[in-house]
Amino acid sequence: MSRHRIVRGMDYNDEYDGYDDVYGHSVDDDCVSPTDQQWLFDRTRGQHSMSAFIKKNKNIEEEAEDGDDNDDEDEEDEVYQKARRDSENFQMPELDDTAQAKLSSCVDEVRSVVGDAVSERCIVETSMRFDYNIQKVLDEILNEETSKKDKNRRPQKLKLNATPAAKTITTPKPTPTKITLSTAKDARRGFDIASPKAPASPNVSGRNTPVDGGDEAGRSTNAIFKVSKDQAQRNTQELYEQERSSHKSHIHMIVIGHVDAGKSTLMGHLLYDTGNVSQRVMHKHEQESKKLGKQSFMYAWVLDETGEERARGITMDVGQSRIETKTKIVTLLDAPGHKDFIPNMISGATQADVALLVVDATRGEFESGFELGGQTREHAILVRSLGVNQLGVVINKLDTVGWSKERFQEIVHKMKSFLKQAGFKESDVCFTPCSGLTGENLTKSAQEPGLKAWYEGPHLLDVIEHFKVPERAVDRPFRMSVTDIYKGTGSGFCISGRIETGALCVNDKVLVGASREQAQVKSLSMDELTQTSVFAGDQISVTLGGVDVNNITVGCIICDPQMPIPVTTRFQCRIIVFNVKVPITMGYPVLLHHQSLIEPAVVCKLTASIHKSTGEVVKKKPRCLGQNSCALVELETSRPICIERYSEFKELGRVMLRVAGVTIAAGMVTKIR
Ligand SMILES: Nc1nc2c(ncn2[C@@H]2O[C@H](COP(=O)(O)OP(=O)(O)OP(=O)(O)O)[C@@H](O)[C@H]2O)c(=O)[nH]1
Repeated sequence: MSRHRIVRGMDYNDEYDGYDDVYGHSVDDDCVSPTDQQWLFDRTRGQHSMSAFIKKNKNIEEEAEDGDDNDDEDEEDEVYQKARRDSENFQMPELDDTAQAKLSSCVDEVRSVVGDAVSERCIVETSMRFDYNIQKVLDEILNEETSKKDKNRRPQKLKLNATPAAKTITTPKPTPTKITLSTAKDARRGFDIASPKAPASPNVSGRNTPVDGGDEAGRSTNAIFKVSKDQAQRNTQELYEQERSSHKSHIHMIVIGHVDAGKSTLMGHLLYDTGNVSQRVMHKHEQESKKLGKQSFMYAWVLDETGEERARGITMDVGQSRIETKTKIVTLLDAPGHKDFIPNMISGATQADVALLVVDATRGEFESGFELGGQTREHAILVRSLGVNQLGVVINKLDTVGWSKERFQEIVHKMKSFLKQAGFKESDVCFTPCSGLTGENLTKSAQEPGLKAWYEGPHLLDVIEHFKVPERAVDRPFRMSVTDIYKGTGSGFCISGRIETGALCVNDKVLVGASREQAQVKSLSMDELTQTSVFAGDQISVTLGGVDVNNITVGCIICDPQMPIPVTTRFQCRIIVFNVKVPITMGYPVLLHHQSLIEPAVVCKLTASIHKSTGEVVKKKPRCLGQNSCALVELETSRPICIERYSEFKELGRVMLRVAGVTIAAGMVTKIR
């Protein structure tokens, strides 16, 4: 089985330099785990109160008033205030239960896209007007917002036109540059940030670098990147249908869960039962594991390939393999369960469309994975925050509890309410009883009398077969996050990763990372087969030419030169804070996880605390953020990075914040500075 490459070469000492003594702790260390109350929809629950903390910590300095708070910010404040006033005076309409449920779900979906700038009243009224059709409601609200902005801008434009002198001004406009942190005011943040207008990266070779970096969000470049006529005029949707309509659809499935839940055994056995591992290889694993006294791991060895993994009996890196069902090709990503390897698990999860959450039914084991600070909850929350919304829960090792229906139901009951609060829709979650070791209910319906007596549902392969294939954003501009870089066989070098949006063809031009150097696609391959074009959702390898290999790093984004991804060092996020021992204050250093990028960053501004369910601004410029709170914050990275707004590219607008091995927050990018 092939091994996932993402993190092969990752040096944890480098990644967590300075955190050596604490690295390895996860969300739940010291028994503080993400509780079911986190970030989850509950209108009855109020905003986490900060007053108690602030009372006790009076010496925390008020965030310095930004002397340079510009008009934009005042405008923003006004919008917040207006939205808040509007929301405060607003009475929810009285509706029957069904309509109330539709309304709540529509308001939540819309709020997750538009953030807090739109009042509750406006969202509720529009939702009712458009019969809770989320797409239509969003269109209406976003169009309204855009036209409001246009109206506000228009008078200025007219003024300029009306003043002849304005036309005669010939002095070139100074290019607005990003705030550099080396100013006296910001010196405390401790690093210099290059302006994206200036060369974006010290590594730019200059060979293919544009002269001008584009507008303030980097949305378009003024520099002329010549792309071929074919690339410029390609109808990617048409091409996709031409090339893929006769193919089986392809999904990536990550297998997650607490350490030792039986993930690798389950996947190894599934691969064997589906004929993807030969009898000869299985026999070899059996003999070798027996010699080491680890025969119970023989199926796990199919995916746990390294000596260290086999000796320690744990998965450390994401193992990768694939199976074919009647209608699908499924890439399996076997994630490590141990908390020390959560960065690997996150990296794998960024590529997943769907997830299998494996829990151990053994008495005491389920409890330690779920209730006593284990990784079951953390993994579920992480994959949901990374955009996975279909989940198969495998209640594994049911052989250890005599195939007990009561135990199965007890676990289903506990998991159901947690997963609902974690943001999974009930209709997108299913529960399957299994034994990865005995192979029960994996590819055939229940045979074991103890299970057959009460279970008639689908087996695991059926569950996988029935996962919906997410819609692929093939008609969007091309974006791909680099997960590995290696020397190819011919000229140039290879990168691999998953295409998030758009399509790519041989000979296309692409822009590379924050340096925006131009490169050319020499060849493409997928599953070791050469391709001429590849599409969103594909896990591919690309041979690039015409670019310096030093300008490409794991985590950088390759994009379409005609619609490049914004490059920035500062952006605003709407975050949900999980468990933090020390409240987040201005200047709080974090490790930013964005796709496969891990980058040091600083929380440089606490813009507002917001209400978790309504999105209303609760307090502007709070002094700190405690656990279970929700807020708008600004983050600043030490180097320019490529990032998108969540409302424009969901796939590239999500971030995760970690500190010393602990996931402290998940967020969605709302503004790019
Ligand atoms: N009785 C029983 N034991 C199982 C079952 N599945 C796995 N095991 C045992 O559980 C232990 C751990 O299995 P793994 O497959 O390595 O667990 P894992 O979840 O992949 O572990 P990590 O990847 O390290 O988190 C091994 O000893 C397996 O033999 C099962 O269905 N029944």
